[in-house]
Order: sequence, then C-alpha cells, then structure tokens
Amino acid sequence: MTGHDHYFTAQPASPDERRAITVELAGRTLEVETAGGVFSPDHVDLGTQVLLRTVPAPPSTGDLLDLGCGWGPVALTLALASPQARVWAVDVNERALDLVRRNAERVGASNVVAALPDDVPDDVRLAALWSNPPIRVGKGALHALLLRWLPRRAPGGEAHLVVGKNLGADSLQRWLAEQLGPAVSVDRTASAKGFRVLTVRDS
Ligand SMILES: C[S@@+](CC[C@H](N)C(=O)[O-])C[C@H]1O[C@@H](n2cnc3c(N)ncnc32)[C@H](O)[C@@H]1O
Repeated sequence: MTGHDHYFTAQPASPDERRAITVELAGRTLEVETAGGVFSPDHVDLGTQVLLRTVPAPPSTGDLLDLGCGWGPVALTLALASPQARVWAVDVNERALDLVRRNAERVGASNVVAALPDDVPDDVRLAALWSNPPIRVGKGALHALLLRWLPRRAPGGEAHLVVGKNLGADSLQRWLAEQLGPAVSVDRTASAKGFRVLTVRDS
C-alpha cells in the first residue's frame, strides 16, 4: 500500500486480491474473507486481539457498534457473542463493508448491519461501542470521530478503544477525559503487548 492508498479511503486503489484466512474469534475457528486495501488482511491485528481478549462479554441485546470494522473481526465477535443484539459494522472503506457483509453471512451472523457512518440512523443509541480506531487518519480526524460516536452511548453503555502505547494511548486518555467531562470516566482497563484498552463509561 502506498501513501496514496490508505486502507481508510472509500475505494482503495490497491488490488482487491480476495483471500480466505482462518481465525479464532468468539471461541470459534472461522474461515473469513479478506482483501488488499483493508486493514490487517492476513491475520487478526495484535491490538484487536488485545481488545477481544480483555474486554468483558458485550451486552446481550441492544445496538452494538464496531467503529472502523475493516473486514470485521470485532463485529463478528460481537455478533456471535450476542446473537440477539444488532451489531453495526461501520467503516468508510466500501471494500471493508463488502467483506464484513460477506463474512457475517459466512459465519451465520445475521445480526450484523454493515454501514457507512452516515447510514446509521440518528436515533440509534449504543449499548456498547468497541473499536480499534483509525489512529493513522491523524489526530484531528480521530478526535472528531470519537466526539461523533462516544456521545451516542446509551445510558450505562460502555466504549472500549484499543490504542498502541506508542500511538498516543495515554495522551488520548487525558484528552478524552477533558473533553467528555466529569459525568464520564475514561479508564485504562487493560495493558498488553504494547497496547492499552481505554474504557469510557458513565462515572
Ligand atoms: C485500525 S483499523 C481496524 C479495523 C478492524 N476493526 C480490525 O480490527 O481489523 C481502523 C478502521 O477504521 C476505518 N475508518 C477510518 N476512518 C473512519 C471513519 N471516519 N469512520 C469509520 N471508520 C473509519 C478504516 O477504514 C479502518 O478499517
């Protein structure tokens, strides 16, 4: 991928090159489809693994969000863990949305809704938000993204974000705490393999 072909563009220029990989998600061995031009196409990213291994089980019902779904490891985990919930798999990359749709069908997760950010109805309130967010879009865009979605938590809804220690996890934690104010806490709930999980919830 070149500097002009990021995985976070709507239509990546790099060859689609579909491939099947075998992954462990939600305690199951699954074959999923990935492609060039999406994030971490050959394996479940290490940061994503830290998120999935350390965060407690998601709520069993309500609207759950995987913010920046890529080919779908987080959304598929949420959907298989909580088959009664509705799982929004959101990304700006249309190739990623195509893959997550196909992967949900492959693993029998009929509760995944793949959507562009603007296609999630405004009245959806999130019982949980899990994300390996797109740090590489730059600080301004990342901050805007988080301030767009974190306030959409339902009362009691928790957000879990995995961020590399070297990619500004600690400064992001401080910034979120300042922005979100005293009604919300931003805690470091896990630290492993060079990643931190930040949890945002009502104080
Ligand atoms: C670090 S990757 C994580 C992908 C996937 N969740 C995983 O764990 O493999 C971040 C994702 O966020 C997406 N993204 C970038 N900007 C976004 C935005 N404004 N809204 C939603 N998703 C975005 C990227 O396209 C990318 O797929």
